[in-house]
Amino acid sequence: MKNDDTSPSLSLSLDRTLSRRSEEEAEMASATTKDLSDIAAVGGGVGDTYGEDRGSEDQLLTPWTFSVASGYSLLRDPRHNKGLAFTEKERDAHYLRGLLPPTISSQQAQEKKLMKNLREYQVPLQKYMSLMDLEERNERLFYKLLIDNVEELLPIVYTPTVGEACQKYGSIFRRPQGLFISLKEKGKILEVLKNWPERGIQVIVVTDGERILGLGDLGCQGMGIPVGKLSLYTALGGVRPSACLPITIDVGTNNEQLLQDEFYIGLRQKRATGQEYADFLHEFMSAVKQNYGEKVLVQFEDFANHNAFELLAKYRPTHLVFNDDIQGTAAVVLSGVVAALKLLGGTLADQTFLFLGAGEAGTGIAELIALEMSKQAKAPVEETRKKIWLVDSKGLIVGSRKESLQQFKKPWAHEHEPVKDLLGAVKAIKPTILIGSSGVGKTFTKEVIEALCSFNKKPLIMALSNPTSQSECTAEEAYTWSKGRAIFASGSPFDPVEFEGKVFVPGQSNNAYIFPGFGLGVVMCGAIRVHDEMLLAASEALAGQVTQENFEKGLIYPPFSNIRKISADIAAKVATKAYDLGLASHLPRPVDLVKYAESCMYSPVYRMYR
Ligand SMILES: O=C([O-])CC(=O)C(=O)O
Ligand SMILES: [Mg+2]
Repeated sequence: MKNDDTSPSLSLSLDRTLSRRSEEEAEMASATTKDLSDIAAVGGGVGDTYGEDRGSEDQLLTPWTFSVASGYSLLRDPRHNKGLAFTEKERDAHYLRGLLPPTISSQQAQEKKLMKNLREYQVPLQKYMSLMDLEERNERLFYKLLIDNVEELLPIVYTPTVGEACQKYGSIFRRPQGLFISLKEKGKILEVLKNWPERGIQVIVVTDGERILGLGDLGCQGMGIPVGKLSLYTALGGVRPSACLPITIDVGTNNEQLLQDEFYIGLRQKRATGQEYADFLHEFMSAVKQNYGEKVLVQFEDFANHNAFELLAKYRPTHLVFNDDIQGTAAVVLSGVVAALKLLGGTLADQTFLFLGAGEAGTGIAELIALEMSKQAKAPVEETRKKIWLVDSKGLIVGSRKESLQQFKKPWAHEHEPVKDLLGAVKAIKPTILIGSSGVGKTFTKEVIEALCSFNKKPLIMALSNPTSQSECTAEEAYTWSKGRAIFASGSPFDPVEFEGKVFVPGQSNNAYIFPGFGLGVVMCGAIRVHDEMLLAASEALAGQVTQENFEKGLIYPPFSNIRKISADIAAKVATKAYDLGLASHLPRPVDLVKYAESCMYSPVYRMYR
């Protein structure tokens, strides 16, 4: 997440009648609905793989054929390969004799061997590459490892190592993953989608690489992010790997270093912007709907702020879309704050919030907290917003700056004298909760944390920027400088810290807690639109999973080791909301949605072949 002073407004609203954007949004929605009427109701040709509909007569066809894999090609097919775990009978029936050494191994033994090998690598990027190779060889084994060793492997396939992988993606590139849609494919995006070998796509994660984590513009090399996010969709949320499609839209990059890099894999040109960008994205969104219909979830990931807000506002009336950085992050942070009240004491409305960073994540989280506060305290949202203060690159957002502020920052411009920096703002506002969403590392200094502790017995500090290098402070700094008093959570993972003989376990406030379960919930009930109440349901479900034992250890999030159970619960609550709102198309409504979610979840266990 990153602060960007140039982003337009979009807030998350629980209740549109409460939302500051309701009028603006209604205007925008009606304007865009007209513009989008061509894709609001697509006709023939949707999901028409074999070109059988009248509507696809004029379209170019990819002539897919299907066959049963056996022998050498079975061993080279990652979805079906079991390596040494093929049984004698399977080796006979599938022409594998001689293609494998005589030993027969179990999946457990394979897992044990691979984990041992993996632990021998000292460099996280080597572990990452080794895991990507495994996925290319044997998909089930890859997911078995990930599911059984989630806490150990999450920092490898996901934040922070995935950030480094993106920075070096050109150099470590072996086989392409997902779909690359560049400006060269302009006018042909529907055909490109048809080249993807899987039919039943349920979730697309798409980036244009402009704001990869807090690392900035990585262009086409941002592909590591959709790939990593979708690995989590499967491992943590149980969405089938075959139903997941990572996509990178390449409209160029403004990263000079990459443009000069001999191993760069993307278009060597400056980013397309304005109308050209909007038209290209519109072609993409139209092609997605034409090819996959109404019920494919499109997750926008790591777009720059201005595009992120605009794309979400533009396509939420016509598509099943979700922005992880705005909505996923807001849901996970709200959940952590609600859980932390047990440790802090008091209600949400008793807290005072100070944010460093007023971009996608900052304003998204702030709005969701204000709405939840307004719901709980039965106070108007205009009042509850006054408990929340934001600092941007120019200092505290205050009334006297209002004229020069972008629209989306205006609701946070409360009356106060100007304050030019974070330390000054901490001293002036006296927050109980300090949240970093600036994308700039090392900004929660010793002075800032000591000032925070001078008027709080137990402050809550959330350093959300990713990866680790961009974190506002480390866990060790938070505990040491607060003399063990802070409750700390961060976007990137930190190891437990020992301070004065006591061990402190930091929480990971990362949208990875929310999007896998949220996505499962959406696809399993056949939702056709995302409503903010579904996000609230996900947030509440997560907060409800923090146990007394977790609280006793100072944790405000449950451990990731329970994530599949947590995801099933989130999925059930999200689906419940979708059914209640009349947005779910999977009928009849299952009686027990948790059991239903569990039965829908991907299992990496090897299947027997006849
Ligand atoms: O990917 C992550 O770890 C969280 C996230 O969405 C971001 O920082 O953009
Ligand atoms: Mg992101």
